Amino acid sequence: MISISHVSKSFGVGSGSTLALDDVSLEVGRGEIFGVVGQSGAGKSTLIRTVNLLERPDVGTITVDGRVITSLADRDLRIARQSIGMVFQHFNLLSSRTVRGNVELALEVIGVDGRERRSRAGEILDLVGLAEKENAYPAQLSGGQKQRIGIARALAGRPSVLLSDEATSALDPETTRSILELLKTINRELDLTVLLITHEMDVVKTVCDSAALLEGGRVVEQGKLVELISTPGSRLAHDLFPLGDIPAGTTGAVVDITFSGGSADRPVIAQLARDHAIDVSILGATIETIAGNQAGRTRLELPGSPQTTAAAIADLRAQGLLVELVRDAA
Ligand SMILES: Nc1ncnc2c1ncn2[C@@H]1O[C@H](COP(=O)(O)OP(=O)(O)OP(=O)(O)O)[C@@H](O)[C@H]1O
Repeated sequence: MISISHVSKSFGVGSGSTLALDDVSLEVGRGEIFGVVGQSGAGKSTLIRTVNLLERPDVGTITVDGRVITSLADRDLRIARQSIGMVFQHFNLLSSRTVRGNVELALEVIGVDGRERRSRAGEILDLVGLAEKENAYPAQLSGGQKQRIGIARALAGRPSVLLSDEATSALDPETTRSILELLKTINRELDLTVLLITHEMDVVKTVCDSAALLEGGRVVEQGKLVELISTPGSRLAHDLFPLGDIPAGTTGAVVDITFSGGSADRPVIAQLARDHAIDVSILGATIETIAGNQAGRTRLELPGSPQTTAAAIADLRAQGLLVELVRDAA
């Protein structure tokens, strides 16, 4: 649905220039919620803004719903942008217009006539749960309600793609959850493809099907979450299941086991201790619902000889579990 191919973008010229995006390629499937994560300055905002050409890439192509956005002339680009809605961190609402007025404005801009505007704005406000606030002004609303208008406005042109630029970063955790829930609902009900950027792994965990990690303007990893969590060495998977540091005084080998799908229900650790006669210690554990599936990661200390550890790891792997040796015995 969105294809970003070998896109680079720099700001400034000469020795003072910054390469914000460096040969970025990403594929976002139709109907997916795709999250781009990365630290401050990684290039997330620049990347999302290239999708509707708020930033024009220096090189590379961007295709949205079969249309090569990067080669459209201005008039065609204006039309193409109607199918790409965008939600911003700081809402960007017009304070002089009511809730309804803000949504209708987005329809006015794309030439929808008065009657149709009223009926469509009503429908969208219903969808985002703000129908009873239609005559309120932005200043009278909470952050979460303001973001609901931001989302309603982005949906006005009946887009097939929604871009979300840190939509929940200015919100408290509970409001964040309700906005993420709303994103999921519109993704499902309107068959909307969502590309979001965030610096919060929780956002990815809660709503995304796929994710990419951006670092210094480059994509260092991308894929479906269900696949990433069973990919050895995946940094995104590690960030999805943070296990913290190895406790001081740990002397045995340390392994991380990732459980997903059916393996989450098996008594793996008890069996390991029994079959290999080792006193397994659990150093950390986390269970998450990722892309709708329960998955978890457990960090174990395996005391004993290197041979016992190797046999235990081989046994776990033979059961189809992802096992990573974090540290050999001290
Ligand atoms: N308009 C601009 N002019 C000059 N440099 C820019 C501009 N926009 C972005 N940059 C630079 O490009 C790099 C990537 O910035 P970008 O805002 O895309 O990162 P980000 O991952 O979104 O960061 P944050 O999470 O802090 O918003 C940074 O080094 C930034 O300073």
